[in-house]
Amino acid sequence: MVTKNKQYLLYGGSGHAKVIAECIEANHQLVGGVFDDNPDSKGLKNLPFLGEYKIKNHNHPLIVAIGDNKIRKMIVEEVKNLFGSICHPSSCISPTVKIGEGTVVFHNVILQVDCVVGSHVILNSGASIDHECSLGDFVHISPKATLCGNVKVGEGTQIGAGATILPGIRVGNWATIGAGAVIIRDVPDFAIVVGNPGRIIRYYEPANNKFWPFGESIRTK
Ligand SMILES: CC(=O)SCCNC(=O)CCNC(=O)[C@H](O)C(C)(C)COP(=O)(O)OP(=O)(O)OC[C@H]1O[C@@H](n2cnc3c(N)ncnc32)[C@H](O)[C@@H]1OP(=O)(O)O
Repeated sequence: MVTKNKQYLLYGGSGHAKVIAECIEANHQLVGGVFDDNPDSKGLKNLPFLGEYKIKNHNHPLIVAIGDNKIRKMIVEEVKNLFGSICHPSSCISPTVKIGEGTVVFHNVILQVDCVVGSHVILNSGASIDHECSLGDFVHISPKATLCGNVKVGEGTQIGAGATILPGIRVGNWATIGAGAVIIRDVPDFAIVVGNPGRIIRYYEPANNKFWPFGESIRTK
């Protein structure tokens, strides 16, 4: 019997795309090609380079392989394609977990019981997401970050490498948690938080490319 491999397309030819390509291959599936709008890009070694993305109905699932949450969202909103998701076989995922389209789960990720993961999320190498966490669309959990039980992370938020979020914490939309931070209180939308215990250093609203300092109300912006 001939087994037909599923083919994926990637949008973006960066280091992040290389890891996704490895996840696809580790599942014994194929990367059919790599799109990249950057005119200087040559795509990824040993994979077919398809150049600039052309909007048409491609028959294979696409993964937007771009680490920046805002850019990934902009591209997803423009592209009319079936989206694929992929989990590296070394990841440990409870059968109760729900994972949205376009989401990638890298090497050694732990996803515990009853987690809900949105669409186009990145769960980077070695991230640990414990029971009943809920992650919005376009979230990025960076390498080795730890989410304790029942944590909620809003759309577009990045949790930095090695950060720890204590149980039951709510992190808002489009927030940034610095590498190594320890988050002991809820975090509002757009906040940039660093340190142990985590403190807000400023706010950044990516949709409007707007920064403002800690202490000024979001409502005055
Ligand atoms: C496979 C991969 O690579 S996935 C990618 C993973 N990436 C990450 O984890 C990166 C996470 N990003 C960070 O930690 C960044 O430092 C950010 C987003 C928190 C802050 O970045 P910026 O807004 O550029 O802040 P900036 O560098 O100007 O620093 C502002 C202040 O915060 C401090 N600071 C910045 N980052 C941190 C941090 N992680 N922990 C503690 N303090 C920090 C700086 O020392 C500085 O303090 P000062 O004002 O007293 O001098």
